[in-house]
Amino acid sequence: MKIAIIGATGYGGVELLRFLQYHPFVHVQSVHSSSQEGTALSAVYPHLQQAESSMLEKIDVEQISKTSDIVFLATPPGVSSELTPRFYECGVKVIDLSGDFRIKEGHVYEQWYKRTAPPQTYLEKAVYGLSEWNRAEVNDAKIIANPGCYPTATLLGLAPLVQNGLIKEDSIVIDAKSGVSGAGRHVSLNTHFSETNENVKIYKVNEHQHIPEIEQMLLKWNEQIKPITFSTHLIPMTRGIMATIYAQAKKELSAEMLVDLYKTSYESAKFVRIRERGNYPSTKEVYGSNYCDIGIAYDERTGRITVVSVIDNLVKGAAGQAIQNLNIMMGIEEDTGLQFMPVYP
Ligand SMILES: NC(=O)C1=CN([C@@H]2O[C@H](COP(=O)(O)OP(=O)(O)OC[C@H]3O[C@@H](n4cnc5c(N)ncnc54)[C@H](OP(=O)(O)O)[C@@H]3O)[C@@H](O)[C@H]2O)C=CC1
Ligand SMILES: CC(=O)N[C@@H](CCC(=O)OP(=O)(O)O)C(=O)O
Repeated sequence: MKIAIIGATGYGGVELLRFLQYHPFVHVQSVHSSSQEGTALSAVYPHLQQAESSMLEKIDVEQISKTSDIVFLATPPGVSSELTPRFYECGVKVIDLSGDFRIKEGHVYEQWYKRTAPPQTYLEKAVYGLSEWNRAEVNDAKIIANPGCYPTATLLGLAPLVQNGLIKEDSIVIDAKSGVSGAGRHVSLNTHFSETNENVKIYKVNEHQHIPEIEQMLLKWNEQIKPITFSTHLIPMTRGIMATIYAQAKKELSAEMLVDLYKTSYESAKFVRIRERGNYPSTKEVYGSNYCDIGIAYDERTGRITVVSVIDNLVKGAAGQAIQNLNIMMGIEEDTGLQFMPVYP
């Protein structure tokens, strides 16, 4: 399978390249840039001395369509809205890391992203690539909307509770924290070293663009679900997301029952690891890997459930899940090219 990467100079793009270099069934045909055409990728990332297809090329949809079967878009919001319909019409499949095709209703996208939505006909063709829960749709897809980093951690953490109707529908609160690479490689005041080091910042309070994405999937699983409270924090580390999720149980439960439920729900999921009772994951335990680790607690005093879900934002939250979706589309083992243990310490 020949693939092209657009946005290869960004963190998501370079992470795709790290995994795809050694993927047994994929050849990286070309890497593309909108601003550094003709530059060697190793000049942008000196750690990539031996990378395949190492010269950055311009983004020419017709040309890419002649040489690649699948294109990954690791570009900012708005770019895929324009490029994806053109690739689709040329018969090239798209795996989009941005948020452009995740929200099914254009007006909802426009409200939260504050930009024009892609054409509705193409939104309808896109499949939401939450690999563990949408395998059959991903398998047939021509456009994959790869989930956001926070939604991946949150939805994998909430799925068993919401699908089984175990929680009060208006009680979901998500307190999420991200490392700074979640904001991409481009420079900004908010991600500047002296703004983030020794600091914890809450941001986009009640306005985060991932709120409608999370609610859309929760409602697909259980149409009684009410709006969520979702808070995001920037913390001084490079990679990692921890989503700590709280919800009120509808009836008396126990931690044992919940751990058993999660283990059963994710029995066939190669990348979701459920902790034993009383054991909670930290971000370093998934660093550099495609795992999502989940710990669950039940407070008998309050009847509240706490779920702790961690991922590496650049792997399971972006490039890793994108490759997992590519594998599902190709009909090969889901973990091909992704069998890495986390980097520790
Ligand atoms: N970082 C993360 O943890 C996650 C990111 N995402 C999403 O993935 C996408 C990529 O994110 P990330 O890699 O972090 O971002 P970066 O800012 O690191 O990289 C984005 C790349 O897009 C390219 N680009 C910028 N403008 C344009 C344009 N007009 N046309 C084509 N290419 C353009 C740039 O490369 P060049 O100038 O060379 O063209 C840039 O290197 C984003 O939509 C992001 O929201 C999703 C999940 C997690
Ligand atoms: C730390 C940080 O800034 N993270 C980004 C997540 C980026 C992302 O995944 O956004 P998309 O939905 O556009 O893909 C944020 O909170 O907006």
